[in-house]
Amino acid sequence: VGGDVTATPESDDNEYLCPVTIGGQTLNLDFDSGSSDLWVFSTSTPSSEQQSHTIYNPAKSSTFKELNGFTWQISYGDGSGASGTVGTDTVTVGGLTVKNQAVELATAVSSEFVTDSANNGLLGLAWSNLNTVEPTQQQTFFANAGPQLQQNVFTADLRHDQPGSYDFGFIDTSKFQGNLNYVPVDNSQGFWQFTVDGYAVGDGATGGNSFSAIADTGTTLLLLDDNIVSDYYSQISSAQNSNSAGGFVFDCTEDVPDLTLQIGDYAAVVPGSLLNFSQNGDGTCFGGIQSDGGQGFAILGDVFLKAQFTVFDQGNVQLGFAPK
Ligand SMILES: NCc1ccc(-c2ccco2)nc1
Repeated sequence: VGGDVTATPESDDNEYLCPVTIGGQTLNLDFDSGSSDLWVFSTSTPSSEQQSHTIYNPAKSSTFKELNGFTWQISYGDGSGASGTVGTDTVTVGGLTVKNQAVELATAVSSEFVTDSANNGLLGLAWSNLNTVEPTQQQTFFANAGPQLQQNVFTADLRHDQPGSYDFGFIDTSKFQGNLNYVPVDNSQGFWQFTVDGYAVGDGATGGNSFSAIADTGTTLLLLDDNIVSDYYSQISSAQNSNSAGGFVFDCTEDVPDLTLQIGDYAAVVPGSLLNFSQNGDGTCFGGIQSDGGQGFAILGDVFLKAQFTVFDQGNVQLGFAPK
């Protein structure tokens, strides 16, 4: 048994939304391999915050069960957050069904979510030890689905300005070139965390120290150590760190170099075309590489994941990468 679901990019590839059916009601959710809560806009969300969102109404689901007294509260690296109550329901993603899945109903959401009307909640795909439900931590959709999957994996094929896909339970070899390159994962912090062994800017030599990184489908950009960020932008003559833009920008006419991350024997190339992320509207462009804020590990978000086919292997606690 498996599932295949389309991942549709919002404008500027800011996030990728996938249809999820909960108790017979379909909402577009943001699949996030950097967190472990499945939460939705619902009839419990204040009407002033519901705005034009699609909401889940548990009263209309014949399979919803309240988990009485259970609560959740989450805050994300971008400063957004949400909180609320919890129940269970039947959740289907791309034909794959999990019964009695914990579904977290938002009773409060931060302004970033209120104004992002396409995003009706998140489906967490990190490890269940990051789930925020109290008093009893809940399992993710992927953890619950594991036993029914032919292969205990999900894969991500995110694309620039076009629909991609997530597959659960199988690896579609038509979606990548060559062989998959696997790297061990340390899931002790709940992330898909692994070691990057070095980097190269453009066609320069691979160097630098090894560093820890997480594969995070719920982060838009490629967030790296400040030293690597400075080294990269030293190769773009007009690059500057702009407070008003919120990070490194450069003239849109510039030729933007590739970045290669050495992961074991695999050289993961992120093409310059993906590193010229978006236009600021004043002739400058915003870089796809930005600072990780010194939090001690790099965040390989959608900018990186668009350039790779990625296997999140729950059974063997490893990640697999291949070019597309
Ligand atoms: N990395 C988790 C995550 C995902 C989405 C969002 C978000 C905020 C507003 C719209 O979306 N925030 C954090």
